[in-house]
Amino acid sequence: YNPPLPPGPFPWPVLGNLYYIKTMDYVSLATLATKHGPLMLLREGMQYLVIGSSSVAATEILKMKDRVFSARTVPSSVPLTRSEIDQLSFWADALSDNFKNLRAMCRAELFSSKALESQAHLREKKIMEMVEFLKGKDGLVVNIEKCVYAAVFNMFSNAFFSRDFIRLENESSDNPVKDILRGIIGALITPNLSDAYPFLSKLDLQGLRKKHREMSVRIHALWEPIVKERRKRPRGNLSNQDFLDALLDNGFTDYQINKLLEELVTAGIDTTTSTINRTMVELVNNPESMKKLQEELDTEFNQDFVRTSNLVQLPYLRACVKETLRLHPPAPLLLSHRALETCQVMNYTVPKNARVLVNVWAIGRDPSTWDGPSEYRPNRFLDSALDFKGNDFEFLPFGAGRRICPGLPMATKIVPAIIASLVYFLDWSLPHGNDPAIYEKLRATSKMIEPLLLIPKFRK
Ligand code: HEM
Repeated sequence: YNPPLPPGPFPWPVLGNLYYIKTMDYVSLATLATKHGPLMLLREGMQYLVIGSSSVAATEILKMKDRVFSARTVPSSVPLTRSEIDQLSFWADALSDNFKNLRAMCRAELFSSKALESQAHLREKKIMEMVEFLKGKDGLVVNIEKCVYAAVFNMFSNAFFSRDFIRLENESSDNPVKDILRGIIGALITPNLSDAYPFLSKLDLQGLRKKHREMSVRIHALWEPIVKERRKRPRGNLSNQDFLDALLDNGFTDYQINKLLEELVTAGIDTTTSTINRTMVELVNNPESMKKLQEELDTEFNQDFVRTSNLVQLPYLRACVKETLRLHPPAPLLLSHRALETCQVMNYTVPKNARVLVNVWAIGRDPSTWDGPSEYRPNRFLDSALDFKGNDFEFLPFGAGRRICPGLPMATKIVPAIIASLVYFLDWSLPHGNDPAIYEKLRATSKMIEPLLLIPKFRK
C-alpha cells in the first residue's frame, strides 16, 4: 500500500502552484497550511515542494526521518558545480565526508567552548567600542541597526583574521559589506524559474547566478590580501591562532577558504543582527520587559563592565532572546532540505528529491502550543525547560538534527552579549514616541527592519 501524496492546492498543468511560490512567504504558507494541513504538497513547475507546518510534522522530518531529509536542494543561483558543492561547500549532502569535515573543522576551531572562550575578550572589546560610540550619541537619533551590524561583523572578522572590517564611525554612510551579503542572500531566495524548470538552469534567465558570482568575487576580495600575506608567514605553533591560521594549518586552498568564509558570513551575520534588532524593537515597545531585564542586569553587573562570560546565568535575558526567536526566527522556513529517497511522513508519501521546508515561524505561533502567540512575553520561558537546541520540536529557530545550525554556540554568545550591553548602559526610545501602529509595522515586516532608528540615553 502506497499512501497518497500530501494534500495541497490544485496544481495547474506545467505551472503547478507557481502562483503561490512566487508570492511565497512564511506567513501566506502558514495560512495555506490551515486549509490543507500540517503536511502540504505544492508543485513548483516540475519539482515537488513539501511543507511541514506543525511540531508533529517537524518531528517526523527532522528527527524520525532526519537521515532521509538531510540533503539539500541547492538553489540553481549557487555559482558552484556539483563537484565543487560535494568537495567544499556546506550545500553538500550531510552524509558526505566533505560535510562532516567542514562541520568538524568549524566545531573545533570556531564554535567549541575553548575557541569561543578565546574569542571572549575580542567580543567584549567590540562591545565596549560600540557602547562608547553610542554614549557619544546621547539624545540623538541613531541607526542602531548599523552599529549592531558593525559590532557583529567585526566579531566575526576578528575570529577569522584578527582584524576589524567595518568602522563604527561610518554609521551614516553606506555599508558595502552589507550590500554584498544582501546581494548573495537575495540571489539565493528570489524565486527562480531555473529551480522550477531545471532544464532552463544553464540559461540563468533571471541573472541570479551571475549576480551571486559577482557578489562572491567582491566578498572574497575583502580578505584575499590578508590570506595571501598570511601564507607568507612561517607556520608553526603560534599562540593566538585565529580561524585563518587553523585553515592554513589544515591545508585549505585559497578557493576553499573563500567559499567557507563566504558561506559562514552569509549564514551568520544577517541572522545574528536581525535577532538583536528585533529584540530591541520588542523591548522598546514592551517597557515592562525592558525594566525587568535592566533590573536583572543591574543586580549582576555593579561595576562598569559587562563580562560576556557571566551572561549565561541570566534567566530573563535568555528568555528575552528565546521569545524573539520564537516570534521572529530569522530563517522562518529553515533552508531547503531534500528527500534522498521516497518515504512516508504522517501517512503520506513524500517523493524522492522533493524539496522540503519546515515553517518554524508557523510552529512558533501555533495557538495550540502557545498562549497569546503573537504577544512578546519572555516570562513564558522562565519556568520552562524549552530550549532551541533542536530537542523541542515546538521551538526550532536553529532547526534540528544533522542540519541544525552549526553556528548556534557562537550566536548564543554574541546575541545576549550585545543586547545586555545595549540596555545596561543605555536607555532607549523611539524617535516618534511609542506609537502602536509603528510598533506593529516594525515587528510585522517580513524583511529585515530597516532602518531601525532609536534614541539612546546615557544610563550608566
Ligand atoms: C541567531 C542566529 C542564527 C540563527 C537563528 C540561525 C539559524 C539557522 C537555521 C534555521 C539554519 C538551517 C537549518 C536547516 O536547514 O535545517 C542554519 C544553517 C546554518 N547556519 Fe545558522 N543561524 C544563526 C547564526 C549562525 C552563525 C553565527 C553562523 C556561523 C558563524 C551560522 C552558520 C550556519 C551555517 C554554515 C548553516 C548551514 C549548515 C548546513 O547547511 O548544514 N549561523 N542556521
